[in-house]
Amino acid sequence: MSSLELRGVGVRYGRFTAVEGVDLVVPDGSVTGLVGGSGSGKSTVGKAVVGLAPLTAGRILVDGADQPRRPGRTAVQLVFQNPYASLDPRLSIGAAVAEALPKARRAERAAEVARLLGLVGIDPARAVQLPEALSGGQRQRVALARALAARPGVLIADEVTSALDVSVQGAVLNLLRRLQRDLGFALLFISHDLAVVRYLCDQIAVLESGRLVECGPTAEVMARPAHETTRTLLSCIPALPARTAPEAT
Ligand SMILES: Nc1ncnc2c1ncn2[C@@H]1O[C@H](COP(=O)(O)OP(=O)(O)OP(=O)(O)O)[C@@H](O)[C@H]1O
Repeated sequence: MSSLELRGVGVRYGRFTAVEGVDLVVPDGSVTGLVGGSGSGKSTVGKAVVGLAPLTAGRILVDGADQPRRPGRTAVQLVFQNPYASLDPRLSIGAAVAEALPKARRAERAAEVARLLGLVGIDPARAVQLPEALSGGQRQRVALARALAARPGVLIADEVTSALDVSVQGAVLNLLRRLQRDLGFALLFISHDLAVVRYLCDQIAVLESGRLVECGPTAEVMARPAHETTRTLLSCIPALPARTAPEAT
């Protein structure tokens, strides 16, 4: 599929520098966890990649080519934290997914919508329903289906389970992991939760005050964290569980 590369990425909001000098590669078909404390710039990095935050320095490349600087149907798709906000309440879930399909596929729209809903574990017969008829976890599945409609080579998942009930978080994470493995997209998984990142990611990158302070293979970073910020984040995991799935429902 695709690789994502950030070279010297910087984002400023007016005079405030939110992100500075970030170099990061998410290799083809792999999962990178981007972690850091609140306000460290995680979401800003994700938004900069899809053109929703101003790239004031550096380059963003997908498969070695510069990304177009406008949001939309690009090779990179972003799924946000809050499925309540990311779906239009007036649009049926089928229409929401159809809207995200590339133009060339419009003729087969209904079949493709049904396929995508099935892929994320939503009964295609529910395509006519409004988001309000769905639970938070189901809405997040629809948001995923919408992102996958564009057949992205790279997916950015920004705290995709944080707004969900704990009881469904594991199921959504398992779904994301299965989709990543089956479809092979590169995944930048943004989270403040190292326990979850450990379960899902091949590589971990740690942000602090907009700068990348550590990056390496998950097992290495977990076993021998080199930076104080990483150690602090690790200390927030109550008791490090074995590398097993968070509880799935
Ligand atoms: N549109 C904006 N205008 C001005 N400052 C912003 C804007 N968006 C984010 N910031 C600031 O940039 C910094 C990084 O924010 P960001 O949301 O990227 O952090 P984060 O690591 O994702 O935090 P959290 O985990 O709390 O979501 C913060 O200080 C935030 O206040």
